[in-house]
Amino acid sequence: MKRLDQVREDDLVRELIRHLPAGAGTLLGAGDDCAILKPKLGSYLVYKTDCIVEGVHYLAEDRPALVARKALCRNLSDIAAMGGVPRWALVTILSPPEKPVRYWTAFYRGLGKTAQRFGLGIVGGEVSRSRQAAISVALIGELPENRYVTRMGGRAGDRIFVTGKLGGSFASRRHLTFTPRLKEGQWLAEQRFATAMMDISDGLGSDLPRLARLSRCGYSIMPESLPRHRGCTIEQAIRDGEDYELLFTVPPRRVAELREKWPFTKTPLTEIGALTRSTASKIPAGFDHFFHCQPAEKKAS
Ligand SMILES: Nc1ncnc2c1ncn2[C@@H]1O[C@H](COP(=O)(O)OP(=O)(O)O)[C@@H](O)[C@H]1O
Ligand SMILES: Cc1ncc(C[n+]2csc(CCOP(=O)(O)OP(=O)(O)O)c2C)c(N)n1
Ligand SMILES: [Mg+2]
Repeated sequence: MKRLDQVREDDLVRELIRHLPAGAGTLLGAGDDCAILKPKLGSYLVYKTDCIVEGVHYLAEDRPALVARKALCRNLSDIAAMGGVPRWALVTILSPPEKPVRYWTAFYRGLGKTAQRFGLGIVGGEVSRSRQAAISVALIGELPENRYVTRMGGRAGDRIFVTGKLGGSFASRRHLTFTPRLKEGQWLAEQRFATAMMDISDGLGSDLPRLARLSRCGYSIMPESLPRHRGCTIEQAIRDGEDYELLFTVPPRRVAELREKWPFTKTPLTEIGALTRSTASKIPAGFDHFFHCQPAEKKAS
């Protein structure tokens, strides 16, 4: 089995980028100094980066195609949370030289497949040797003019909603297989139901206070109302994280209309509380990369 330290960088990159769709609007894709892209006339760009690190976001034994899928879908979930349409990505891989070449070819095959599925072009990237494997994705999306939703627009009295169900993402491996809520996010932005929106990556317990703070509000939730995956406690639904569901706020006078018009029959829509003037009781925090962190290697084994 060939390892990375038995192939030349150029040959590796050529082999990897073979699997990538260039995407619509790509004048020049992977292979030159830069990619050249042509956005739709008059659209705004949304731009996001996210990384995943072996032992922190996934395990060495996870299937490379699923790891690739997660690397892309995390960014897609952020684009969804703005109501954006994903267009182009750059992908950087860091790898120990001992990894089999086969690992990264399987990763790129998966990457190409996921990109294709979401209509995304992968237009370049970078490789480097490193002690720990990691993947970084930078993604550009487009917004139809003036239809986007930030974390900042919520007002006291707005009702808080989530899509889907929460909790148990790592244990169930949903953290590798979730579907980003792109259609839902675009619809909420286009119909102007959401006053504020974000995706839940660190857990409701960390992400709701972020949305409330940026909207200059407090929050109040009804813990029993939280939609939970089977077997999950309320605590898990709040703290586990990596749900990649949408968290958004809706003015009270539009709640009935939202319920009536919600076209995504397979995506549960649940009201979990409201924004308030100040927070009476805080919910427990979710994931944090640094605060009280354990060495990832320990957690993973
Ligand atoms: N190293 C950094 N340099 C600059 N901005 C950062 C950095 N890390 C995070 N941010 C910014 O802080 C905000 C919150 O980041 P994060 O919690 O990672 O968001 P998300 O959950 O959407 O990935 C984002 O706007 C992000 O761009
Ligand atoms: C090996 C492993 N350990 C722990 C987790 C759980 N986990 C890792 S990162 C994370 C939170 C989200 O990641 P982050 O990088 O903070 O995403 P962002 O908020 O930047 O989108 C969680 C719950 C995991 N997925 N894999
Ligand atoms: Mg981040």
